[in-house]
Amino acid sequence: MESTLIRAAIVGSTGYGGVELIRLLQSHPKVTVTSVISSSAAGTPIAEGFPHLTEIRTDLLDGIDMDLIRSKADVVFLATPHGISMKLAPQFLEAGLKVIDLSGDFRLKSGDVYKQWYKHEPADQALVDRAVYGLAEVYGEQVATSDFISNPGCFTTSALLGLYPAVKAGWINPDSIIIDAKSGVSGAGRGLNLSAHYSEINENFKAYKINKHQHTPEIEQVLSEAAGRPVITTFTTHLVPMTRGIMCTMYATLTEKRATADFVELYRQFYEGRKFVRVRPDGTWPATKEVFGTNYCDIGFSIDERTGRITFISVIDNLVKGAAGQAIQNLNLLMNWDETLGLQFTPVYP
Ligand SMILES: NC(=O)C1=CN([C@@H]2O[C@H](COP(=O)(O)OP(=O)(O)OC[C@H]3O[C@@H](n4cnc5c(N)ncnc54)[C@H](OP(=O)(O)O)[C@@H]3O)[C@@H](O)[C@H]2O)C=CC1
Ligand SMILES: CC(=O)N[C@@H](CCC(=O)OP(=O)(O)O)C(=O)O
Repeated sequence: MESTLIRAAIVGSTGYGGVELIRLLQSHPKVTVTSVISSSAAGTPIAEGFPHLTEIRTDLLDGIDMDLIRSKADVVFLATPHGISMKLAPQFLEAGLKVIDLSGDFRLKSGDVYKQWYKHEPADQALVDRAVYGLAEVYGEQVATSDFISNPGCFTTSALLGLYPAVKAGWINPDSIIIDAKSGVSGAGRGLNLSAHYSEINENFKAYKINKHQHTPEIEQVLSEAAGRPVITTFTTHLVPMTRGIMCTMYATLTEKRATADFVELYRQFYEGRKFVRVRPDGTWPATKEVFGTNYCDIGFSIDERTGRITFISVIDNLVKGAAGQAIQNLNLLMNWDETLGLQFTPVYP
């Protein structure tokens, strides 16, 4: 029934995260998108810029008009860059709307750490404190009692879902962790930049932001909570010539001798009942195509008995589990709905 639908507005609808929210929410049984918002193309039909939405969405893009959005929506997704979300979120919260922010603005609890990694002033500390970090499989209970969610970064989601249970259980030495992360180009957003040019990325594979990536402190913040003490990690990101997908290949030293099958069991227990994390059996490892277009995070392991080290492989679709999908999962959790509503897709394969 129409009256039972929650009304959603999407700010940043013309970006990759925003367009993915539109795609996914189109088939959500309890949500209707009532406003697609653009700061640069208000008044034009969304299908004009995105012909794949022809005859799917006939809306004109709204501008950022607080009164209009307040009157049209119950929840707002901010698919906006960092620095912008911190200006918009307080206005929507004051108006009584639920806010789910996809940017990095509210993820780091320390303003000093934010400033060090993002190179500009942090958001208001009271708002940062109010935001719940929406790593859904770990902090789902806190999400369920909040009205303001800070959605995790894409690399962070993949890395943390792959590492958190082992760190929490004390099965790996957190100081030994090395995270080797690879992303498709859509992770950089729709804006034009040189490294995303076809001729720069095609048949190319390159590392970037080494020891400077803004997801480093985000990963460390959560691993420190899991370990019960400060943790620092080595985290290196790479750009891969594909559109979607993240793979984190991660290495750590075992705290005592264990078999790969023990990790499979530990992870299956930790994620029991959480449909979006799929733990691979001993001897198989996931590939990005196996989660393409879905909210799944697939995880596999291998222990090298010669070195006493374990390798973790964790894959996600950066635009779904790494952004829009997890944002909708968080909406489901905060509305106390089944977390899988509107997100039950089979991966696109091949
Ligand atoms: N791409 C990914 O895989 C992931 C992205 N994220 C985060 O999600 C957010 C959106 O990312 P993504 O969609 O990729 O980025 P894009 O660059 O593709 O889109 C961002 C959108 O924000 C809007 N915008 C830009 N400046 C302003 C402004 N001053 N006021 C209001 N809106 C503005 C623009 O839309 P318009 O001009 O129409 O207003 C733009 O389309 C970012 O914070 C990003 O870091 C998080 C996880 C993964
Ligand atoms: C391929 C690529 O460029 N990816 C982006 C991460 C996208 C993301 O999650 O960004 P936020 O943390 O800013 O929300 C990057 O490495 O900065």
